[in-house]
Amino acid sequence: MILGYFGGCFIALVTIAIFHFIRKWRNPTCINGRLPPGSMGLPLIGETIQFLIPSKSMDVPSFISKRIKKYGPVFRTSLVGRPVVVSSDPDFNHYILQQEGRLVELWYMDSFAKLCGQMDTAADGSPITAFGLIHKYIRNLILNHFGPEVLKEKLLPELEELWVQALRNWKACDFVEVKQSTSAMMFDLTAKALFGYEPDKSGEDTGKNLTNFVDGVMSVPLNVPGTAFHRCMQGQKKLLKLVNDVIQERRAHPEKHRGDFLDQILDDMKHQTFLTDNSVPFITFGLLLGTVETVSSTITLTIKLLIEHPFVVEELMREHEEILNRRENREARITWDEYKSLTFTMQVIQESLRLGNIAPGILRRAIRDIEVNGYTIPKGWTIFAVPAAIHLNPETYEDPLSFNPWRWKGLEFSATQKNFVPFGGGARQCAGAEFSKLLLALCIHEMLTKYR
Ligand code: HEM
Repeated sequence: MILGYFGGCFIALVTIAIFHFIRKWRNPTCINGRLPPGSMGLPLIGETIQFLIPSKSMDVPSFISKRIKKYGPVFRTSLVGRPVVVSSDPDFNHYILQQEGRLVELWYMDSFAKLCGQMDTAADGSPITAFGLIHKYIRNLILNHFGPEVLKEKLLPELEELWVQALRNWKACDFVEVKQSTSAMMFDLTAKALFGYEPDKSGEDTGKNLTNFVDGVMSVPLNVPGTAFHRCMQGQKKLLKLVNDVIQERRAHPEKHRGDFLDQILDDMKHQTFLTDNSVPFITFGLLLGTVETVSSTITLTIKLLIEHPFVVEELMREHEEILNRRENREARITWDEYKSLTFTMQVIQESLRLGNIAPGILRRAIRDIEVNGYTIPKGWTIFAVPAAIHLNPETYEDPLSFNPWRWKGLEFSATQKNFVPFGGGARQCAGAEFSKLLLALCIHEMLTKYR
């Protein structure tokens, strides 16, 4: 009888606690103001499932567009167990990207950060995160090896040669193949530029390992053979081993100093404590990831758009033909001045970047309470700035889903800064932006001048 009484009380208490938890979850409070409107979804998983439903269209994902319609450009939600404010407000996003270290810090979801080694520790035991020293170091390293000066003085002919070879081996017949071939090409190209990787030496498709990794990152984290997550982990393991092997080989033969990206890291390991045997393969891997998937997706989309818009190809052909006509030797390699004169090609690239929205979101964590449109984003919340909502806003871009490179005619980058953010902005603006644009322009140049 007494047991039954206590059992009943216990069940009642648990039920009250659960209801209390659900009520608190659905109605989070903000001490210093009002939270942006929105819904926190189900307890713990929030609105993650709706968010992850893939979209086959180039339009703003329906998860975002439906909520913008309902709540306005800034709304709250909960994703992978974190409270998040999603913003499609260009002014607010621009402001946030300028506030690195003051109001916000870089933060990618914990699971992704772990997969990329962001949570590693330095030799002295301090955490290596992308927030501190390592950020400045990698940024400078990339600019030293892939920045505008190096592109102009050294990389232009090398990259063109890589495209010549890559396109020769290209047997694409549909867009899945185009994507796979461009990923493989980009992998070989970037891995060669970063650490002198020679594709012939390895019997396996290393680019595929990277694709497996990317495909599995957002999957259910179930490490069981046959699942996307398992393939993702296997891909990551193989790539880390590949980089590790190159590091060991370089250490065994210091006389073969090439002066490339990896050689510089190996030199810097002597005095930078955050560069360890553990962190260096992750850094190299992270760069491969950031480079290969972004550029190959943009190239695939560009080719698709060009096939669908033959009149754009005609205009491009005129521009590239003019360059060949001005040369004494039509077969000569493209020069820096010729590249810089490709105005219509650049418009095509800008338009592809606008429609491609390769970065689905730019993530930051509020390190202070932040005011926006009369609401408050509490300290600790994640901010998810959505480039697609900015790039496809009909108030900024007329007929936003149409591929119209002419819309960029005569527009200075500074005039469109807030409304064109494929490479992010502020202190963390993509360090590979110039490199990517050059790669795209060279791909277009090679295809238009050597192929039909
Ligand atoms: C079409 C190609 C690319 C796109 C669309 C792209 C996009 C982006 C975006 C949106 C960011 C900002 C992320 C943030 O603020 O959280 C970023 C950062 C970065 N990207 Fe790219 N990227 C591309 C290619 C590349 C390439 C080829 C490289 C390397 C050569 C590269 C290296 C970096 C680095 C190092 C950062 C971090 C910069 C920092 O934190 O200071 N990216 N990229």
